[in-house]
Amino acid sequence: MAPVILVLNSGSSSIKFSLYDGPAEQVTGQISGLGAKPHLNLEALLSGRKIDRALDSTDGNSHGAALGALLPILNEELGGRSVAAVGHRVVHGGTKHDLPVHITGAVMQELRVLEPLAPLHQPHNLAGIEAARAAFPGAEQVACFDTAFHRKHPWVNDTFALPRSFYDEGVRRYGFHGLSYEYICEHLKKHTPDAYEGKVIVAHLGNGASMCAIRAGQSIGSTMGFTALDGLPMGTRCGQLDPGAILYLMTTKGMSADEISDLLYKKSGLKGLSGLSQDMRTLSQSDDPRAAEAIEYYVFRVRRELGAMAAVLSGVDTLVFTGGIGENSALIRDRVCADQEWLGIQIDPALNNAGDGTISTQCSQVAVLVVPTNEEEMIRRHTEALLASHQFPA
Ligand SMILES: Nc1ncnc2c1ncn2[C@@H]1O[C@H](COP(=O)(O)OP(=O)(O)O)[C@@H](O)[C@H]1O
Ligand SMILES: CC(=O)OP(=O)(O)O
Ligand SMILES: [Mg+2]
Repeated sequence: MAPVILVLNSGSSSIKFSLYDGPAEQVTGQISGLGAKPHLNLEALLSGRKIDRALDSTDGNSHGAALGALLPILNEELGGRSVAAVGHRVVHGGTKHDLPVHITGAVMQELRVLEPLAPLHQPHNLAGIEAARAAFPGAEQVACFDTAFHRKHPWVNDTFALPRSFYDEGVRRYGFHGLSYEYICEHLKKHTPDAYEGKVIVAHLGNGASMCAIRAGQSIGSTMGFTALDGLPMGTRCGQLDPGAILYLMTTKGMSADEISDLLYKKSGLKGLSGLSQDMRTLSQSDDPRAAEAIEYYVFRVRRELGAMAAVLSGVDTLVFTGGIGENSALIRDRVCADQEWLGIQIDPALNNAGDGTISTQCSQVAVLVVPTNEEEMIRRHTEALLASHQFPA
């Protein structure tokens, strides 16, 4: 019998979940707006049950409380079947983890040490593991890392120009969104194997955002670094910043580490620049000039990194847009791809508006694609493979 696998993807403000019977997805959904306007969406494909409702402030005020409300609902959908394993997205795996692992007490301790390197994600990822362990005590718990996909990228993209001892102690450019990149690579391998073998740039533009230069499924370069703050501007995160600005905040403005962390992770990016919202939908619909400027900066940075990733690969054959913004915003795709004929990129406005599959013109040298990512499915595949390999203590 195929194993029943639950996947939890605890993000900065959301928990995405899927329950699988073998490869078949049975229940899927997400709790969004945690800490602000918590909302539960759930669709059970077999029973036909659908939930689309606001969560009260008790259930929606933390990731742990929201999971507490969700897990009994999932238990009802299980109808007495037991969960063989729970697969978790864990954003930071540090220097050690280049593959998914069975979560032991020792692994939990290692992952806790990494919490300061991913404050918007890692504590919630670990809270999800603890909640799942309590709800499904008989299930194996598996961690799948966002950093793992990048662990073999070249040393030049792995290091900062600091004294080497810092690299040795783990101050490195890890890169994130690896489960999303891996899913896109598997998609290309299956549907367009030539594209998979070629020079691929993936733009994962969601609430968090990064870009990755990939060759035959191997990460060559990425815009995120030691933490998920680096690279592109995001919903509330600043993206690339001169480290001198942080010294200024500390020395001249006397800001504490906590205050700086709060500023860079929660008050910057689209939200900070616009003073309005972190949500690209809201900004796209606004006629406030600050919204237009925030979008202009966002597009400028994506274009700049597109050039950088192309230089890393010495060219580009395929450009893939994914993530909430990459999949849904024809406006951002259009502005990123405008006047990029020098790179061989030309998109078709009608195909771009449809936003499904290929959006480049027939004469574009670069194939430009929109591919919806599926981190949950990638975690399911890893968890099932680990279960099948019996790499669990008896
Ligand atoms: N139609 C759309 N137009 C522009 N942006 C969109 C649209 N739909 C979703 N988004 C953006 O996608 C973001 C969420 O992306 P997602 O990849 O789900 O984020 P994450 O997984 O990082 O929480 C939202 O913040 C929103 O700005
Ligand atoms: C690593 C990261 O930024 O993840 P997310 O986009 O889910 O916030
Ligand atoms: Mg995400």
